[in-house]
Amino acid sequence: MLDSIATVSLSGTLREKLEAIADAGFTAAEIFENDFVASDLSAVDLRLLMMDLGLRNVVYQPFRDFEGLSGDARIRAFDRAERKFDLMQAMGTDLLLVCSSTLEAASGDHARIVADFHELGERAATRGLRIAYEALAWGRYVNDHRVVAQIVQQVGLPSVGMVLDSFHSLSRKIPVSSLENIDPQSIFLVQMADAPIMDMDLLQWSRHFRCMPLQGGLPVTEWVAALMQIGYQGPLSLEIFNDRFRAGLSKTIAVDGRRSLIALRDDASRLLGKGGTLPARSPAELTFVEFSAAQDAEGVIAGMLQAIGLRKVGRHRHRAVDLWQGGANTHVVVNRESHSLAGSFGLMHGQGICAIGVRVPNRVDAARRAQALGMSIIEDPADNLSQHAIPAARAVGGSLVYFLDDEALDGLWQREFEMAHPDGVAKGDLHFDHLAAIVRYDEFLSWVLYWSSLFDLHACQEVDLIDPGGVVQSQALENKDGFLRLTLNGALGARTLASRFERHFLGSGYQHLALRTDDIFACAIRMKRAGLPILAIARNYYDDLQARFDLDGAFVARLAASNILYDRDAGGGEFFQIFSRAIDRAFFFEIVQRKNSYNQYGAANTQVRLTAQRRAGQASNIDWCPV
Ligand SMILES: O=C(O)c1ccc(O)c(O)c1
Ligand SMILES: [Mg+2]
Repeated sequence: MLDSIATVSLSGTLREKLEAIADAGFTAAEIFENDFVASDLSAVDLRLLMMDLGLRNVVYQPFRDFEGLSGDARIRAFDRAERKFDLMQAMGTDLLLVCSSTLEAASGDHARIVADFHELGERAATRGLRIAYEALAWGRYVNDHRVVAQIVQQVGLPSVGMVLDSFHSLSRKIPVSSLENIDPQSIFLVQMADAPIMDMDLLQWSRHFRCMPLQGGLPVTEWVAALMQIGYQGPLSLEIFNDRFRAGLSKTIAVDGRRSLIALRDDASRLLGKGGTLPARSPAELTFVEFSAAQDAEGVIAGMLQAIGLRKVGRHRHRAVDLWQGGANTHVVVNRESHSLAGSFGLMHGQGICAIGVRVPNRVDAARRAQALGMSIIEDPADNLSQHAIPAARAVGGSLVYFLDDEALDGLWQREFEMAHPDGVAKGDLHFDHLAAIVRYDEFLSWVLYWSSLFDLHACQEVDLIDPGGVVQSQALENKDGFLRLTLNGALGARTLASRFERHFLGSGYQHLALRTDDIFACAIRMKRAGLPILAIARNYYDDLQARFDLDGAFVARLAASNILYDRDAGGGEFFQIFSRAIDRAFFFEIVQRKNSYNQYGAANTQVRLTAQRRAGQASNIDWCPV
């Protein structure tokens, strides 16, 4: 299957779009008519440009409102088609996409539609051209690929086939099994698009919310598997109408497109039991986070870690790097070296998380998958803490994800650090719960794709968070054991806490780290004693909480006394959260406790938390000297 993408999916001029498409490794493209009409490239220029870029022009599209007309209108439709045939021959494509008519004035009579395509197919064939008929989900009479398949069969010409577009079929919930009955020779083109599950007008949904496979909720993997099963071997072409993609960087979107197709084909092949073409997605566990702290002369990060209850357990043998532990598998590296990746990261962004370490079954396979998906890999970063080569991939905001397997982890800390405890295991009840990243709004889907193509993560339902300065889109990605949980947050407005973070941090990055305890009340007392600056929560919240969940007054008073936020799910799962104040108005900690399998993130509390952070930010920066 050729990897292709429609020019309508990207921003830029036609030339910019095609250059980005070729750079990302596509071997084919669809030329969307509006892009050509607005371009100063002639059809012949376009042909030469695509030849130079090594791109096959798989289709010129769309040709609208063709079928079911009569009289003059029918004659004009054929004349119009002949003009497009001239153009196609000059630009070097043999395929015209005809999408189903939306005209009320046209007829839906199948015999007439068959006759129209028969005549169009014969005219195209005299020039060596072909016609592919596509059912728009909102087509006036024809809006189902099963009907298109029948019409194409009745036309019975080798020059007339069909376009299958995953969005049009899956948005209408047409069963994937309907592909089983289609002759693969009659499928001239397959267009791929996913979309978030929404209950809205089909045309609006399609024109604004289509997204790439792995970014939405339609069964696109099953769809591609079914096509593989019937032996379809033609182009797989992304056709994504999306407002954010049109505003995004064409280079990024094109790279994402390739990533999405590569992962999709691999997933589909696995679904068929044929094994993958890449190493499988790794189950992943967060094993360490690394702070860039070269600018942290006062030791605020260390002070906060200490107050939360982590212990400094090691000092690097040769570098200004400390190892902290909150529990057996909760390692935090505080890197104070200025001549290091962490140091450069800190110069650019200020203090914050510059790398994370993820435990995978095989670090080489994990890096090979990342590389095959077009991610930037550093084989052995200079800051590497180990004697073994530990590969890392470039991630959010230029931070790194280290891939560690048991071989790389074996004795890692003891070897590199002078440990306070020779066995290296500190007592403690703090575990990594989740990492929250702020990402630019127009890169939000890009990061969803990054994580979900790399690791075995499940994307939860997206939620809108209300910040006093605007709405923040938030998506959690997690694996089933909860060993790696990430939330991605993208703000549309410029006055949210998330956008303030972007300004202070200079771009996307991790905004907070949530640590999990088994006893939030004890932890709260410990943190208070240690003087950790805690985010103050308004009294109204606790009154509402009591009424909402019918809670015991004494219990609510305990929550209020420690500024603990509370949530409960339908199954009786409970969630507790405390937030620290922010360092440099950017990074902060969250301490959580989960009871009875609560597996969300307290979205119901977010407006209260964000408003409290807004108040805190207006009052002052934290004025706190670590103990
Ligand atoms: O939205 C449209 O009009 C449109 C046009 C051409 C296509 O292939 C398509 O899927 C949608
Ligand atoms: Mg289409």
